[in-house]
Amino acid sequence: MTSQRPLTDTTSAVHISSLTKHFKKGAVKAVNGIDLTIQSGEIVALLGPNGAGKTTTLDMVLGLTTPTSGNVLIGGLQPKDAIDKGMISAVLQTGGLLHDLKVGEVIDYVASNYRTPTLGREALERAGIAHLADRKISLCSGGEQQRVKFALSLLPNPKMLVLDEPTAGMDVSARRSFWENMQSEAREGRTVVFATHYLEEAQSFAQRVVLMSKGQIVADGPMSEIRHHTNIRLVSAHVESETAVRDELSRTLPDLQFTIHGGLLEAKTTESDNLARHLLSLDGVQDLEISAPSLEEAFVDLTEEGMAE
Ligand SMILES: Nc1ncnc2c1ncn2[C@@H]1O[C@H](COP(=O)(O)OP(=O)(O)OP(=O)(O)O)[C@@H](O)[C@H]1O
Repeated sequence: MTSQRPLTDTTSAVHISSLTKHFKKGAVKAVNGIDLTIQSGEIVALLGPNGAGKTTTLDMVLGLTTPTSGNVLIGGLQPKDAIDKGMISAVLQTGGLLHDLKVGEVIDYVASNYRTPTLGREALERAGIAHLADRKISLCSGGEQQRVKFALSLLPNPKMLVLDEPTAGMDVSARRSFWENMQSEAREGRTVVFATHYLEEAQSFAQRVVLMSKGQIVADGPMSEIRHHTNIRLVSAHVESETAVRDELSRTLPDLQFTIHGGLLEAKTTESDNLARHLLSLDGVQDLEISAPSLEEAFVDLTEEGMAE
């Protein structure tokens, strides 16, 4: 691929400061005071449950929504100016395609609007949909249409790609091949910021994960730290003799954090198999259960343990 512009230029960083977006006269605090700096070339996943504020944040990064307060700068520029210069482009959840046209026609039409376009057909190849060039958009599946949007987003040769749940509607293999294409783009030095609910997607692709919950950033760190927290399991069991089990666990597993109330033992551990084996070897331990915490519970752990900056 020939790049029309050096992709390693440091001006592609995102700077977000004290950013808020409130709706309904402040009743809905969709984004509630976030600070975030993304350096050029980083691959960052914005992870969080429904309603966490991911889309609203990305909308402000893209200049689609005006902040209630605070600032977003893209390479030192206001988002709209950065978009005008082709520095940033997006694959969004919403936004229609022209359904009566063929994929190749849409790409060629949009490509003709750029002064220094990456060739439209090359964008189709990079998005893995060269074979769909002659198919009408209306006949493409949801996942294929997402790829058309991805191809369109490559046309200005942006330094930064913003993707809002780009693999929504794709099956597992389409999802995997989508991320392989995206990885090639990242290797070119592009900054990639994507929102997802899927922990696995963040784990396999992002170097850095920003966890959002209720309009705030609750944790921000490398994937390895997040992975540790998602390995935590909740172990519970009914115990006949609270004192005997408490003494035994304190002696044999001194680092284990657990509670026993009303005959119910609850513990959080990354060594759940080991703990389960141990508990089942004791007298009067029944109904043992091991469960993985939900993403929300993992968030709470992360916040409580002060991983957030
Ligand atoms: N235009 C709007 N008017 C009122 N409330 C809104 C508006 N846009 C978003 N919200 C609310 O703001 C909150 C954050 O929404 P947002 O779409 O940013 O979350 P999200 O993390 O992207 O969620 P999802 O993963 O479901 O897409 C939600 O409670 C949502 O209902």
